[in-house]
Amino acid sequence: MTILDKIIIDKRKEVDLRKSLIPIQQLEASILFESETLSLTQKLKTSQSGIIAEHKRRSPSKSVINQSLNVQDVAKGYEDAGVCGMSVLTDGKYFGGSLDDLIVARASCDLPLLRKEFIIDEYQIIEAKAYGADVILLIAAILTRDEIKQFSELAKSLYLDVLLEVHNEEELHKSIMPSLDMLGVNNRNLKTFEVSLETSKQLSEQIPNDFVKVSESGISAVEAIKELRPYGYKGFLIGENFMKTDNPGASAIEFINTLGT
Ligand SMILES: O=P(O)(O)OC[C@@H](O)[C@@H](O)c1c[nH]c2ccccc12
Repeated sequence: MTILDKIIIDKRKEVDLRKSLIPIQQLEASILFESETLSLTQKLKTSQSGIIAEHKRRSPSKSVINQSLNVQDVAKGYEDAGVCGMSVLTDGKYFGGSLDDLIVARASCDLPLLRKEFIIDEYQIIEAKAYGADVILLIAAILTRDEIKQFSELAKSLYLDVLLEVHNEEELHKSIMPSLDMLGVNNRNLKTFEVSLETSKQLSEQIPNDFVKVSESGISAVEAIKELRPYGYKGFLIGENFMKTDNPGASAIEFINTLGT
């Protein structure tokens, strides 16, 4: 069994429990559920840097990254650095995150926020909206084409942007549909944790131009971004490189300055 299989087994139990504790109607009645969302897709189209900065305390591949920061400081720091959006891990068991992190991020900055989660149920999309997200992640490796369609259409009906993540050609081809906004290529194989920027390069030309292309994971130097831009990438999702420092915001500023325009 891969780590991804384990995560999904645990996630199913967690979602069933959450559903029994907080009914959908209650989520839909929350103030944030009615708020306007911000479009990360639009921002990436016109942005200079394209950086999406992530809040990630730990991960199955790296164990602890940073457990001593508070989300408010990280969110404000990223916003001051001028990133395009913030990704907030909400999985607790494997990444040390929570929906509270999302709500704190929402209260602390005006960046488009991505709920970084293993979404396997419509309930989690309603939750994302109710806790202040603007964007959801859908992972092709764990969903069927029908689920991707159903989930992305629900997200669009709630004015959420959709980032669909793929790792290989097969996942890409099964996923292409008009209800997606951004296509993310994960440079990290979620089953083996191997990281290679070549994955983004190889898949780029098969991604239709109607989607904003995002390269995810393993980006630790501005050179990587300079290498990936000619392949059409407009968004770059960076977690560990910022989170492993004492001041992720300052680290993001330095990164963006080094990148230039
Ligand atoms: O910390 P990194 O290597 O910069 O990676 C960030 C982000 O891409 C990674 O956290 C991620 C990409 N897709 C995911 C799916 C689930 C959990 C986490 C992820």
